[in-house]
Amino acid sequence: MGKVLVLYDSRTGNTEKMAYLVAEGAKRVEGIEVRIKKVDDATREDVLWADGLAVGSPTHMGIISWKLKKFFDEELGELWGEIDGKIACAFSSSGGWGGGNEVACMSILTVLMNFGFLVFGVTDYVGKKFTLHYGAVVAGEPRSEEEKEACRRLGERLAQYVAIFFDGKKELLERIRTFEGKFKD
Ligand SMILES: Cc1cc2nc3c(=O)[nH]c(=O)nc-3n(C[C@H](O)[C@H](O)[C@H](O)COP(=O)(O)O)c2cc1C
Repeated sequence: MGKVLVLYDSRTGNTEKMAYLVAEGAKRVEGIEVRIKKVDDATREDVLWADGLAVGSPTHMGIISWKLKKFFDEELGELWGEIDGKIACAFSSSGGWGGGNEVACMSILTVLMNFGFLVFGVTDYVGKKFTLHYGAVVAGEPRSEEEKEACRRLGERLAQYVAIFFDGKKELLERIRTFEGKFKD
């Protein structure tokens, strides 16, 4: 049974709200176990447990928060080179649009790649002119249905990939590629 960890940092609750939506999306996939952890409470065991990780950070100076960076440096550092091959993705809340939330996702993905994780973006449009190619991004808290669905879709896609690559459910890949709700005008 595939396992998904939603790991996040949040000072004022916005990224936390995204994290719960990401977890909700992951639960759409049958047979996937979902665990959600704030970085302050997370341990290396949580990461060892997971087949897939969604990592969410508030956009801080355009990059990952120091707490998450510290977690990867210090809590996981010793495991570097021994935990390759997990599937991973990113999400971020910034103060404003243009404030660097996608850049922050890229900085999260850089860290995840450095650990040998298989990172991905999502090609779906969850609303008119609304997508999540580098991860789910929001300014402030997720408010609109598109913003919420972007978070859910990220978690769902992570869980689908975990089911495909860890639980051998290869037929799901074709379903992702031909999913009718993938593109919206
Ligand atoms: C130290 C610090 C740095 C920040 N840097 C940025 C930034 O570069 N760009 C931006 O748009 N917002 C920035 N913000 C605002 C937060 O990204 C924003 O308020 C976010 O929604 C907070 O998420 P949270 O509620 O999960 O902590 C910064 C906030 C702090 C505290």
